[in-house]
Amino acid sequence: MTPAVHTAGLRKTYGDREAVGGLDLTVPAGQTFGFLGPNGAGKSTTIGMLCTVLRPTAGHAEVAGYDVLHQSAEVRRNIGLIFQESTLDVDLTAVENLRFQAELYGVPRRRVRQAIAELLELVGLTDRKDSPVGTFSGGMRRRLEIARGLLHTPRVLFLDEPTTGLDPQTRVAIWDHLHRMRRELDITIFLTTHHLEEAENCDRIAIIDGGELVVEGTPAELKAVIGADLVTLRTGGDQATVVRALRDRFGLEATADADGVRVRVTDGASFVPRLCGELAVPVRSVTVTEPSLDDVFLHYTGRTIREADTAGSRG
Ligand SMILES: Nc1ncnc2c1ncn2[C@@H]1O[C@H](COP(=O)(O)OP(=O)(O)OP(=O)(O)O)[C@@H](O)[C@H]1O
Repeated sequence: MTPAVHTAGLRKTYGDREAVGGLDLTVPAGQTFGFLGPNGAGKSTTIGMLCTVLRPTAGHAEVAGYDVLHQSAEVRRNIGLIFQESTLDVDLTAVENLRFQAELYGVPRRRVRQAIAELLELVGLTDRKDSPVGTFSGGMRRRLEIARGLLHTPRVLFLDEPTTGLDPQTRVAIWDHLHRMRRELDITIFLTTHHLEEAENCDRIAIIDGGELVVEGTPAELKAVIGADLVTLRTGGDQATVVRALRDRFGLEATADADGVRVRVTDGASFVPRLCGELAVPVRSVTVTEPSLDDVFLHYTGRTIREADTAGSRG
């Protein structure tokens, strides 16, 4: 089957700044694929090249089997694109926004009415279809944009940071719609995000940092590389004593800070009772956390995604 996206050595430089540095990526059709990376990692630049908005400096990219440089019209016909910033007309109603888009993309007239009705249903906006978009919440606008991006039945839908600026509850609602869309339509979703929880929703993830692909796989595969749970322990005794006990009795290197003593072990649940039995100090609380995508990011880049976001990936 033709992959939804295939790139080889895809590069984009701005002067001597390399925004994307030789990306080799294959995204199978029919998946939800997440491009995870901190601010400035090169996510939007990659989407821009795949959507034929930006011209690559070097390399090759195909979307839905079409070359982004030499078959850009075919690429555009086969993709939907939802930008970080809303491009809806707030003075028009939901239906009017969709009709305008249908016109723009030359959706056959006989299909428009039914397509609009189905998509409004899919994103749960049927009852607000005749309200001006200016009266919509952020989440409703995003849902309408998703419907609009699907109007010309694209094979690949690109979403640049689909839930940025939305509250956690609305984020969950948007994801419900994206999952439903993936189930009901024959489509690939390619999204960028710097939210780890969002990346967990994807079938596959590629981590990108400083314009380079760091690692790629399913969330479970990536987390399996860490292979150990994090045990955080608060005791009534001296932390240094606990760190020493972990080293002497279990051969484990622990760290201590204001949140407690932390140590990584392969099976946290069975380790905790043994640990508590060995410690001479009273244990106040123990938490066991399974590996997260943040741990994966830290493992490969040496910093958390939050630190990378704050520092700026490429300065
Ligand atoms: N038009 C431009 N001119 C110069 N540098 C640019 C331009 N567009 C992007 N860059 C630089 O390229 C790098 C990658 O930017 P890009 O917007 O692709 O990152 P991103 O991962 O999408 O980040 P964000 O989530 O903040 O949008 C950054 O260092 C950015 O400053």
